[in-house]
Amino acid sequence: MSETVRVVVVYHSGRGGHTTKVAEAVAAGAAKEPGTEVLLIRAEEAPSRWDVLDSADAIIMGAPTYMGSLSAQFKAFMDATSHLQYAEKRWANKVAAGFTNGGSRGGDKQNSLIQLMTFAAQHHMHWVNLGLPYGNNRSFTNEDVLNRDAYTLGVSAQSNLDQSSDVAPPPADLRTAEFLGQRVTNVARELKVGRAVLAQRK
Ligand SMILES: Cc1cc2nc3c(=O)[nH]c(=O)nc-3n(C[C@H](O)[C@H](O)[C@H](O)COP(=O)(O)O)c2cc1C
Repeated sequence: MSETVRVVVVYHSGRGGHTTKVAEAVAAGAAKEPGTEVLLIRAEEAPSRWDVLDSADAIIMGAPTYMGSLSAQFKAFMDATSHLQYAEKRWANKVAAGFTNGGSRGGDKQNSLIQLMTFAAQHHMHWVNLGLPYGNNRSFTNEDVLNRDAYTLGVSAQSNLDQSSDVAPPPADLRTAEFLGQRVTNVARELKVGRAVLAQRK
């Protein structure tokens, strides 16, 4: 059975463009899986692209952490979904996952991931976590490992404040983002194929 899976990555990134790099890596990970359509949408454009989001099998969301929570621009996107998407439960049973990016290792980024997960639950979506062990927590490990900032709810990338998006976040975080994109796509495919099989049995 061949099912095309549609993955939409909706994100905000400020002038630095660091979170754009994370979003692109998530999309690249999703695109590694054959039979996948992947689209990147900026949060600011989303209200004119509801049709694309409404037709997605999986929506992966992300934004920089600003002042301990998701950026205001991403929050504006979240609030804009209350009119139709939330009221009509248009995204119910879609797959959801998330990422954030901040200047610090901790930086209260967990709060942003919890915000995204709560938002997905409000829409009755199925949240997919990162699915990786904590990275860089042994004397023999180093910075160049998956999940180096050690989060579980989603990707938490870290971009040094004095570095441009040419080098930050580092490759380890972009590989972690790719991992999430691929993982979410696989879950979305399992659900889609499974639902098709169950529908045939009715
Ligand atoms: C207004 C503002 C608030 C910020 N607050 C945090 C924060 O709470 N935690 C953190 O880790 N980084 C914080 N940062 C750093 C950004 O998250 C970081 O520079 C990130 O790479 C920006 O991504 P962008 O280039 O996609 O906008 C803040 C930056 C700004 C501009």
